[in-house]
Amino acid sequence: MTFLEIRFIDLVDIFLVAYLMFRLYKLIKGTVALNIFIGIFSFIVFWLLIKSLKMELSSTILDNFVNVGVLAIIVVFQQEIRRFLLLLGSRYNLHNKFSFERFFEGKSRGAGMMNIYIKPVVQACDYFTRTRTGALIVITKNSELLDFVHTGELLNAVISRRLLETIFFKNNPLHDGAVIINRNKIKAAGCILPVSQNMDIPKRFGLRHRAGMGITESTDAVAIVVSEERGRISFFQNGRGEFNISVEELEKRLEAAGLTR
Ligand SMILES: Nc1ncnc2c1ncn2[C@@H]1O[C@H](COP(=O)(O)OP(=O)(O)OP(=O)(O)O)[C@@H](O)[C@H]1O
Repeated sequence: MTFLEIRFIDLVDIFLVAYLMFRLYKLIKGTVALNIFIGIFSFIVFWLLIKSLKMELSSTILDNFVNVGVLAIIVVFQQEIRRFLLLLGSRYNLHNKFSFERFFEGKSRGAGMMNIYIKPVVQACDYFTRTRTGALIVITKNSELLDFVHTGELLNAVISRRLLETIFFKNNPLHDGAVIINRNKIKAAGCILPVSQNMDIPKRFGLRHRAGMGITESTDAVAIVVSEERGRISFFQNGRGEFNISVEELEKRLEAAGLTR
């Protein structure tokens, strides 16, 4: 008789759980959800310990907590679960991965490159920094962000520097909210984005920056924010932000993100 028999599938199992825990940790790192997660984890360890010591009374009480625990976790982590599923859906969007359009684009320009005219975007951001015009521009990659597009005004317009400048002009009714660029079109303006709960964002940044970070936490899009107060550019990708970058750096970041032509 062997004491511990480890099959290949057990190793796969352990690896899978470790990977999911790692992804979960990355998703909730820097948010209050991490503290709740640590609390739940400690509770489970404590519960297992009590069970293994066969402490009947404590174990009966804790068993009742655990029985309703799954429901409680769904309620407490409602936002995180939603973000996690959104992330899975947008990262592995089958429609986009196998569309004919992408197939032919891939052949003509090399894999990973998106059909986005970044020059007018960069030029408009340059103008925004000089004139201290607040702006929030989201550029989609695989996921088209239709849920968010529909919260604003549908434009479907060719990307142009002057159009972007007009949209974010202070007296324009569309200047509030985000512009979403999808492929080579300004898809919509005045869009409402999810606001990040990340506590790592410096306090001086407000909702515009949090919205820029928020959309990149749950999708594969990138976001550019120009601050109205300071005229500084920030760039967000995968839920991480780089603050106060130059126009040249912005162009490089967009190219590195595969958004070039
Ligand atoms: N959830 C959101 N989705 C899209 N846009 C938003 C959202 N929340 C705020 N905004 C935009 O941000 C503007 C307010 O920005 P706020 O002053 O809080 O941002 P900030 O990060 O401090 O940037 P700034 O330096 O430009 O003031 C709003 O007028 C609106 O246009």
